[in-house]
Amino acid sequence: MNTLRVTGGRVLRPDGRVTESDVTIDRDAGTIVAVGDETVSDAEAGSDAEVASDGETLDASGSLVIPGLVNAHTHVAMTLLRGYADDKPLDPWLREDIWPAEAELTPDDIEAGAELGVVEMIRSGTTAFADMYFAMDRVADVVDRAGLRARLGHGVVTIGKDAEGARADVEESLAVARELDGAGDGRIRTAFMPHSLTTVGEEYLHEGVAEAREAGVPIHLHANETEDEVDPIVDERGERPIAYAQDLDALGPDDFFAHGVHLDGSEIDQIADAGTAIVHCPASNMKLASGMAPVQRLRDAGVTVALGTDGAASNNDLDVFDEMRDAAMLGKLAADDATAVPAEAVVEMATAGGADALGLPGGRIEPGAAADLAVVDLDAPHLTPVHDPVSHLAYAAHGSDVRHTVCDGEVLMRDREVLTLDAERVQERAATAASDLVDRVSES
Ligand SMILES: N[C@@H](CCSC[C@H]1O[C@@H](n2cnc3c(=O)[nH]cnc32)[C@H](O)[C@@H]1O)C(=O)O
Ligand SMILES: [Zn+2]
Repeated sequence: MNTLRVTGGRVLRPDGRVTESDVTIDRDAGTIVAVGDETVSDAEAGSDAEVASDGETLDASGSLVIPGLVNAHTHVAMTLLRGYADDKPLDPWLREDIWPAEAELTPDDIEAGAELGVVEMIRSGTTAFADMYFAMDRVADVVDRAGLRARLGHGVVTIGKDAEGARADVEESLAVARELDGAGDGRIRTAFMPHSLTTVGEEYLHEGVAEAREAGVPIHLHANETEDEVDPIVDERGERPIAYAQDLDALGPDDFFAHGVHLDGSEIDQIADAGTAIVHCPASNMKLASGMAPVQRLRDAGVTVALGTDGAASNNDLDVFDEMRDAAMLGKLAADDATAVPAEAVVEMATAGGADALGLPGGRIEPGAAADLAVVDLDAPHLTPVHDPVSHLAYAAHGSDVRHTVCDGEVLMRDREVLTLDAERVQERAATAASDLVDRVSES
């Protein structure tokens, strides 16, 4: 067996225990074959885990081995717009700043921004993400080269477009969902991604959702993000957005909605009954003053809750460690209860919750699971002493504490050096693309 061993560390197990164990990975299969003495049955492994000693090793001494983090909602190429427009609410921010800038983006820019974003993700221990954007063939190519997993989709907006333009956008999203599914040796999966229930017209939602169901791809959209997005639906239709989504057949067990900030009790029940996942984006919700999602109530109702950074223009980074801390803090404020959304809950949301929401492998370190993991260096002043490593993940660690990142059995970063992309070149290319973009926007 072509093995990779992660040795000498403490390992965060799916039940929340932390054990001193080595993790043995079958690199060809991209799976974990042993955690300490626990192994997959010989039948499943196909050979003996002892062969392991000849393979490559990653040192995890003084470190915590965790499942690779999952960023379940982002617009990765928006790294180019990091810090471009801040301190505004969602609607004017999109209309006055972001959409005019995005109108000038070329496929090369999107590739440059996506490269920058995936470097940032690998460096901060993220191994899987969901992306809604455009020029998705370029994003898929970057994901393939970077070695990550992703669920990708073309974001559809039909407001402000004529019928032909609107239909073409829906068709593009369906084409991306059909054609890119299974790319990157199966690490890339897809979804149909209407931007939201207010930015896509009803007839286009109907058509697109029906086609997505036919194609067997899930649906991802922004839902109940701001009150401005809920009110028009209630006014026009006399029903709340989640009921509208259900009427559209867009509320299924494989679907995952970003935000879910303004949800009433009946909507939480509908989401729980449907088995749809919610991707909580606390930093974006705070920055755009969208509101506080009812995360504890969603979890109490049995909803799968994941975490997302949203784009780097509303965050302003792609560090899921920050998202864990923000989710724990904001969840307590929202519930008016310091025991709400505890450390172990946000760690679960950033790992298994994310993988389950996206329907991707990973999120758990156990024999038989996908070999997606991050090794977090605990030997730092801000992480001393270690009373409880799970507390540190939620409240004290940063993405920059990650030493090694592994996805699908491949080492993507070793000793803080990204191996799959040339990080320096990526950073230079993105900085140039961003400044050229801003020049074009100011001339337009
Ligand atoms: N095909 C569409 C593009 C949609 S991609 C997804 C969109 O989501 C936007 N976006 C980023 N963050 C948020 C958010 O928090 N809420 C809603 N939209 C966002 C992003 O800027 C991008 O325009 C078009 O022709 O305009
Ligand atoms: Zn978004």
